[in-house]
Amino acid sequence: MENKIVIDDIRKGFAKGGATLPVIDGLDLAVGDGEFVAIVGPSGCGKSTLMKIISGFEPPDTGSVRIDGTALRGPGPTGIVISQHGSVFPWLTVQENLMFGLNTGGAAEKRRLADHYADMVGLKGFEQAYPRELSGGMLKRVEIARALVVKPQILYMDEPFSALDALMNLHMRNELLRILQEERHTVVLITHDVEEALYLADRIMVLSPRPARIRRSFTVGEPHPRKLSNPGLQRMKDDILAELGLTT
Ligand SMILES: Nc1ncnc2c1ncn2[C@@H]1O[C@H](COP(=O)(O)OP(=O)(O)OP(=O)(O)O)[C@@H](O)[C@H]1O
Repeated sequence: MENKIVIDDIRKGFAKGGATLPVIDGLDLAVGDGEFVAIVGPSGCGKSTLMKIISGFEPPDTGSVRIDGTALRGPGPTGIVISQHGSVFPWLTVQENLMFGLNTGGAAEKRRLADHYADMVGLKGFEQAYPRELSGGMLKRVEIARALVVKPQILYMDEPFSALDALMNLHMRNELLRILQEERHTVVLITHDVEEALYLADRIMVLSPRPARIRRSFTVGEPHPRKLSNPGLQRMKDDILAELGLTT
């Protein structure tokens, strides 16, 4: 597998009260093309900062991020961020939200693409609805469709489902896997939910407390659909929790 993302020895600190708060301390990571990598770590360890750096929204102090071998200099068209906060425009319909990021093609082609992706995430019939008419789970699907419609090569997901209730969270995991089967993207997922990582990812990176470094990497060999009750996954969960200092 070719490397899609290569992170080389990045460091990042923030000024705090005349000193520097070190947040990322020499972190290396390579993500293969089409690979799904989850990053878990203790609260406040620097996960979101890492995501901002990988997606080009924040520069590292030192070190580099390369996408397909080219140094990342800012957010580019190759990757799209899906965050817990959401970025759906409330004044646009579902269809208009999906058409918003499309810069090429005529209006009819944009509508066709928007409706195709609305259908793919299970929103057929809601193309003309406004966000206020949708449930939290449906909004999250609009979010995902809005990211997919521009055909990004990389999906950066920062706690994408954490604002949803537990049932919808489980449902969206399956939706995401289904979509990824149809359109293979490289995915970097940040989550505090170890089970979510075990259910979805090919590889799980466990970060240390701040300043973040990679503490350990786990390869999840299980094929999809996975059962979290699987003894191998249970053992891996225990090992990950132990790395996070949480023993059960
Ligand atoms: N722009 C900023 N300016 C100053 N400090 C910042 C900035 N962004 C993050 N920090 C600090 O960096 C540290 C790591 O924050 P970050 O949001 O990356 O952690 P996190 O692991 O995503 O946290 P959580 O799990 O709670 O979401 C925190 O101490 C935070 O206060």
